[in-house]
Amino acid sequence: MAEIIDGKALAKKMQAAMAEQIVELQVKFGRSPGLAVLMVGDNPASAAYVRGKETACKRVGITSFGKHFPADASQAELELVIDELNQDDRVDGILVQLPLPEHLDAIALINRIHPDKDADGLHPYNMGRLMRGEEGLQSCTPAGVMKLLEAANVAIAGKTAVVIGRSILVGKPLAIMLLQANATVIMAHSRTDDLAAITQKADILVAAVGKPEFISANMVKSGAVVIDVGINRITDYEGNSRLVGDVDFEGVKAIASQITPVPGGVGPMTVTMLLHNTIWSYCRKYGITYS
Ligand SMILES: Nc1nc2c(c(=O)[nH]1)N[C@@H](CN(C=O)c1ccc(C(=O)N[C@@H](CCC(=O)O)C(=O)O)cc1)CN2
Repeated sequence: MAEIIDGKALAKKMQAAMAEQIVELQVKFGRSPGLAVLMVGDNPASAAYVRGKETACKRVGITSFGKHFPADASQAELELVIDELNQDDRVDGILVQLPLPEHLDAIALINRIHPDKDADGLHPYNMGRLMRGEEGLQSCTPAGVMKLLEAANVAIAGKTAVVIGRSILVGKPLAIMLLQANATVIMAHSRTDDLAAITQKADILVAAVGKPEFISANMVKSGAVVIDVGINRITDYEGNSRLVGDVDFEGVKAIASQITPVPGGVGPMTVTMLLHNTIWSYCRKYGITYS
């Protein structure tokens, strides 16, 4: 039976340490780190994540400069706000909550954020640095996965890691991070032939597919470490709704060595790494290293 990798507990521990560090930074530099989250429209899941980010900021002492726009906000309006936030010395991190309404160009907005304030680590400059193995702001969910693997003492070097999903938010940056930790990385996706044959090779299996309980026990090697990045809300035949990951947790738990739950696994670490990135940018501004 697999050991549970508890993301909620790790997030709590890391955020407690951040709160203490921010008290010291505030005394030293006379201000707290600041994060601006731009949210467009009323997608209920996005609104909940944004609230979660603001609550976490408050908990650790980061000032929120959140901005909420109507669903019909224009590209030009958002670009103007990003330009202002880029110039605002109180703001160390900026992010655009995804997904955006169809009429908006998310990539253009991300590219507009100053790379030093790119709290999501999605700007091409920071992605390029990651690709080259240079330090910089890193995408929050993959960075959170790496922290979880480290905290769970998972050996990565020399192991076969299979990442299912190729988004810029998770799959691509995570594959690079695992490669830098000396894993042999295989990237699989919706067009991969015989996916089960690939996933069965994984010592470390990361599911970021966006399909509820898609990874079944017969797709997993015995003793594998399984990281579930999926967050899917499903409604059963009685009309009760619940959150599940991309992995059939009960089935896979029986054969994996370690596994992350949903909720309480990767999700809380996404928010924690966002706080980390904001403090990282703040410290960099004052010439100090934050790791
Ligand atoms: N600009 C971004 N947009 C999105 C990102 C992102 O990293 N940057 N990731 C996701 C959403 N997300 C953060 O924005 C996020 C998702 C899930 C969680 C989380 O803590 N989930 C909990 C369960 C929450 C619940 O009950 O609904 C868990 O897994 O335990 C945090 C953040 C897409 N958009």
